[in-house]
Amino acid sequence: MLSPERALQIVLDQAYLLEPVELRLLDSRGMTLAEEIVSDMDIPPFDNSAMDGFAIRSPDTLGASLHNPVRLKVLEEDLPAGHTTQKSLMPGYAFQIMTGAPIPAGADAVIPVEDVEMRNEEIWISRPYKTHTNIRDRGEEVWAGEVVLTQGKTIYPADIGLLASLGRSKVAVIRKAKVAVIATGDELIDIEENLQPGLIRDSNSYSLTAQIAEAGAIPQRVGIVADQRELVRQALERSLMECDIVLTSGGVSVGKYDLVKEVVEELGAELKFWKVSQKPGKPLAFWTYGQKLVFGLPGNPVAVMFCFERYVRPLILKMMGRGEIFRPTVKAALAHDLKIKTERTQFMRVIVGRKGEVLWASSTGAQGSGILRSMSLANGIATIPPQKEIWKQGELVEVMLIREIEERPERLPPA
Ligand SMILES: Nc1nc2c(c(=O)[nH]1)N[C@H]1C(S)=C(S)[C@@H](COP(=O)(O)OP(=O)(O)OC[C@H]3O[C@@H](n4cnc5c(N)ncnc54)[C@H](O)[C@@H]3O)O[C@H]1N2
Ligand code: MOO
Repeated sequence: MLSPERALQIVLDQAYLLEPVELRLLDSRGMTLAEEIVSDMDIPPFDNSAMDGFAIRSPDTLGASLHNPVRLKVLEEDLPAGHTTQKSLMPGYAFQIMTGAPIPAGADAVIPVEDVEMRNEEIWISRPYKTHTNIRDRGEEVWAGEVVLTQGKTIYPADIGLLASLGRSKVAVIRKAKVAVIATGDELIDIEENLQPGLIRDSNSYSLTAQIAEAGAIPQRVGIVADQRELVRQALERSLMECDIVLTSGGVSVGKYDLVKEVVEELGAELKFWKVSQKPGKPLAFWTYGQKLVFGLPGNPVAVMFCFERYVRPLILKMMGRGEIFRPTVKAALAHDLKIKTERTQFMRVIVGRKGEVLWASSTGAQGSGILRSMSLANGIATIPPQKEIWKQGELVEVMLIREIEERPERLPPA
């Protein structure tokens, strides 16, 4: 059976970069920049004051001391931010100036208001100031002609701010992937319907929709489709037309009503693999249909979410041009002994916490592929390779972090 590593490679080999679109600045957050941003101006655009205080000529303060303060006459006109003056500063005078206001001609330093004594229309200065004190230079942040953001960068809030200061109301980004979610199964009802004997609520299309949105893509929740060939085919055909990636949940195992495989292949999709040597998620299937990509996710609620994390999420991020497509991983010590079946790689839901210098990983409890709580409690998924059956407390395992590390030791199960 295919190893999880090989399966991931096959999936990622099918990734292609989605096209760029032009979006309004605020809509670009979290997306990949599809152009190089070159500044057409200096930032700041003019020399300005870093403090509320007095713009002065530094040579005027030479020799100033507590016992022999220099006295400068404060001009009547003051300089708030947003205001420019035609006057230039003459020796012996000072302009009152606010943070961000342009430095007037003649001035070369700003003394903060709290460092001078005000007496009538004068300021008394009790020490010398060097030229350039408290002045922010034109272009000290960005020069005209400089590359400010490189193509391929993920756009974070600071980048949005930079783009705004450059006057960019629109920006070219790689568009978001559209991902359809089809939940198959005769046993499924939607949240608000009444439970009847033998039925369960569809949770997979909800958890998957949330995972797609969390990855920054656009979910299209088709909803529940009964185990009937024609209905499954219609839902697939429509989703393949409208979306880049189609996820089905359920119906990919070997049950009598597991139709998904057959129907996808009848449509003409090419099977890339079926079955991966992993628990959860063994019957995972992956097809290509032209440029469209289709995953048959196994219906068990943990299997569905795990397969998304491990295979679909990196694919989506790669197609959206993201540089970092994988979750961070850490090495953590097992907080307890472990006995596994060795035929498949086990992906164990864990809580990773820091105790002193050491990261510990503790199982979130019963690990059945249908036990969604084991996922809800987890901040990580540990890879337990199938080489051996018995694992001892303290042995190191690799953990993919899906949430922050637990830093409150009292929240951790006892080791
Ligand atoms: N004879 C065998 N039986 C099974 C095998 C096997 O190798 N031989 N594999 C098992 C494994 S492992 C898994 S995983 C499941 C996956 O099967 P399917 O993808 O066909 O999924 P279903 O049978 O449709 O459902 C499995 C399970 O999950 C529940 N489910 C399905 N959809 C939803 C949903 N939208 N929301 C919540 N829960 C859902 C469903 O009721 C079943 O309990 O097959 C094993 N069987
Ligand atoms: O692969 Mo299944 O998810 O073991 O239950």
